[in-house]
Amino acid sequence: MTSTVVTNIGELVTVDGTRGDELGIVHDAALIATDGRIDWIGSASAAPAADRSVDVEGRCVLPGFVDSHSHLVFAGDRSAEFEARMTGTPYDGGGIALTMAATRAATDDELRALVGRRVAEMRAQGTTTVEIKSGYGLTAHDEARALRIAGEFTTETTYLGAHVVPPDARDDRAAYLDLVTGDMLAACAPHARWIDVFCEPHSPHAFTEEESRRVLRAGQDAGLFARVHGNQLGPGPGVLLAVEVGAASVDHCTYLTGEDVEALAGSDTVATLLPGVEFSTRSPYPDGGALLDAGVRVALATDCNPGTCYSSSMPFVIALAVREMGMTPAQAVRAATAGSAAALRRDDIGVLRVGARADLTALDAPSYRHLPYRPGVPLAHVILDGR
Ligand SMILES: N=CN[C@@H](CCC(=O)O)C(=O)O
Ligand SMILES: [Zn+2]
Repeated sequence: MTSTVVTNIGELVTVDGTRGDELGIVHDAALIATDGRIDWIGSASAAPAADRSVDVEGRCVLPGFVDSHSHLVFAGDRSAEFEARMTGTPYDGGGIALTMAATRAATDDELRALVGRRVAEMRAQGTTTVEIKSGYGLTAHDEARALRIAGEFTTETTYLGAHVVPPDARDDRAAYLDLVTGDMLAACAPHARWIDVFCEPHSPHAFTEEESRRVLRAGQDAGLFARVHGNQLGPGPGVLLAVEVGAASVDHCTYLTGEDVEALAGSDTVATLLPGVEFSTRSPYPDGGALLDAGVRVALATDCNPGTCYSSSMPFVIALAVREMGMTPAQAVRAATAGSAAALRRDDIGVLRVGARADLTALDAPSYRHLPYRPGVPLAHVILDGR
């Protein structure tokens, strides 16, 4: 058992609701962790001794960011698609087929190296937990392979065989759905915690409400927990379906109706906002502040993927949420930590309290406010990782 005291913390952002203000801030604080778990938090002057000491010299310390939505298992390049979008070509999901072909053609080692590089990139920006989806294999073999590789980096793995109907299956959509809910699911379920679907009537490549319900129910019957891509390209059934099946999260929520907001507010389903997608697809930003005012639980994540947002940066997402989505800096930090932990149904991460995992990120700054205040500046560094 090795204990570490992190001391001289100018501003400790615990995100622990029991500590009073919204972010549970403790000034001039110290924190002790033993074998990856927090066992003491208090004033620096009262900190007991520990085996090892880390002096953060007055910096702000907060929970490691939780990135609850990413698609890191992919090969190939779609920067030309991004360039075309910036001059007016709209996003419709069609480019996923290009990534699928490159991903199928990559070796296991190539994919592993690509995922490793992207996870390291996230970590270098303060992220300590990441969810990773399949969805660019779209055969039983390639989806299971993606999940096995994702599982080398995280326990939060998501089966997304229902990302799009692949080009080689478009003449028999029903057969592809049978595969996704049958043999592909059987091959993937042992390697996944979650099932997801791209429920999107505005894309000819994605899935209808009925198809999505079938996919999610089949996953739940196989022991997986549900999450949904919904309401990305226009108003649609994704949010209400997510609430209906008890999904942990519905992600994107770019286009919401009053009925969607009401249903979310009365549910345990978290609305995960992905402002990097609005940025990279030139789409309107949803109003995160209004969702919070309505009583909706809100998370923030990157959606790091080659099509709609090739950014791995949670600080960038926080800055966008504040600049473009009506969220205060405190709301954005909470949504990127405890909020995204809730989107993964986790209470041991995204918060600094005794018993929680000792995942700590320090900022080269005195306050969390500097995250949106200094966009693009590499302030965040992981200083402890409870795993
Ligand atoms: N919309 C569906 N899936 C991804 C994009 C995938 C891609 O275009 O490669 C998303 O979350 O935005
Ligand atoms: Zn996504």
